[in-house]
Amino acid sequence: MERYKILRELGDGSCGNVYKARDMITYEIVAVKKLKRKFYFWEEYTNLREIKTLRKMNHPNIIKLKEVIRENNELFFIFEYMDYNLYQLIKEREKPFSEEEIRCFMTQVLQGLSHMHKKGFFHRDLKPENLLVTNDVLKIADFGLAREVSSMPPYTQYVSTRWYRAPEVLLQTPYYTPAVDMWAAGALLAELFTLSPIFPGESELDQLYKIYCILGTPDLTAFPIGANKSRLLDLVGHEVVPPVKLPDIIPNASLEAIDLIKQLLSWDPSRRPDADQSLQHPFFHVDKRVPCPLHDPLELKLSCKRSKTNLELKLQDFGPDTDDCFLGLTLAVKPSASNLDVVHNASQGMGEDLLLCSDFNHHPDQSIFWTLLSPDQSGIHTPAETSLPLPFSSIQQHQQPIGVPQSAGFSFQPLQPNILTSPFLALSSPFQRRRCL
Ligand SMILES: Nc1ncnc2c1ncn2[C@@H]1O[C@H](COP(=O)(O)OP(=O)(O)OP(=O)(O)O)[C@@H](O)[C@H]1O
Repeated sequence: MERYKILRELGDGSCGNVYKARDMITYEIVAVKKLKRKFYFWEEYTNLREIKTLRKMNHPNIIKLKEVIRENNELFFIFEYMDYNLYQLIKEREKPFSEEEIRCFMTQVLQGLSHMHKKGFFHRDLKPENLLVTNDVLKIADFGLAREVSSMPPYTQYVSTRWYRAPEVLLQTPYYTPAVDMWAAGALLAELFTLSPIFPGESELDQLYKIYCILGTPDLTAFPIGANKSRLLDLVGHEVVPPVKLPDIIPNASLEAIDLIKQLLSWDPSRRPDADQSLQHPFFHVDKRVPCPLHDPLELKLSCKRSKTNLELKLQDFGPDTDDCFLGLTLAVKPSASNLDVVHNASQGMGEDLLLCSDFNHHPDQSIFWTLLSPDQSGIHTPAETSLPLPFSSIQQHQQPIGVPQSAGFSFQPLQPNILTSPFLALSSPFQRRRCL
């Protein structure tokens, strides 16, 4: 261990103390976890869950175990170092995270979970303290309780920190599944909005009660695990309690976020989406949404097929005035798309949709958010002769009312009053205002 110079303690967990240290050979900063118990035999630690699990994991959202050292019957794990855990970030936070930040955290949690579950493991102790963050990167850590999916139940009851514990674990079912991690992800998603735990139970029973107060009486026919559980029946009795309205307790969450939280926090584990399904949820696909009423999706598809809209981007000519640089782009749409519903799939392989709102010229003030593919992504190329920088990046967010999807975007405004009478749509953005020097 003389290779590692301990700098300071980072955490004192139930299994070990974690230290920040410097690798004196590479000068890299690492985290050293010194396990509290002693290890006298080789097999004792090769069988450790944390080692068995992490050895099989190789994913950017799962903490990397670099080395295991046994010295004087003591065991040290050498991990890549991360600056914070999510609990610290939540605790120190003075204003709520933006939905974009939450999306960024949750995407990584779910990608890590997806990898782990596919590799045949579930974590069982997902909580903010075990999610480590450096800059924008999040990694799942602490696999001390991880379990192989294929391992044989019954599983131990005392699993996972209470606040993030799934009802089937609280109900002491021996047959829980990776869906326990999805429950924890739902509790985490809610907490990222409110900055406090959604179910802060003070005992196991109180934990179940707190869940019951928010989710209401479970439908026992749809929740067979709970049906024969006297613990739950004792708690819920015969009175049917309706669920609270989640937007009332998570007012800063969009409708999409609320829906995902609801799904993840299903009493019935089989109704929770898995990590991949969660990543497909509209909460993670803001760019594809348009905050104005659209027609039936089927109709959209059909209208898309009917009129093959041709979309091209042109750069306008600019005068000598610096303000002429303000407006960068004009969308030219063929008259066949007079009733603009959908411009689908500017680039087939991209999987991106460009959605335009019909009748937008009847609502000239309405902001329409949409994705603008960069020219090389979309296959749409700017004329080679232009020297105007295309300000695709650094687009500010409008302040969004709750429930309205956020998206990096542009607002539609008529470039010239008459331009809308021609089949041209002007795409402008005050964010694009640049000085031409
Ligand atoms: N790789 C790392 N980089 C930076 N800090 C870390 C790292 N690993 C762990 N920590 C810090 O140490 C704390 C405890 O680590 P860990 O959860 O692995 O230990 P534990 O003994 O298993 O804890 P628990 O009581 O939660 O089971 C974490 O919450 C985190 O703050």
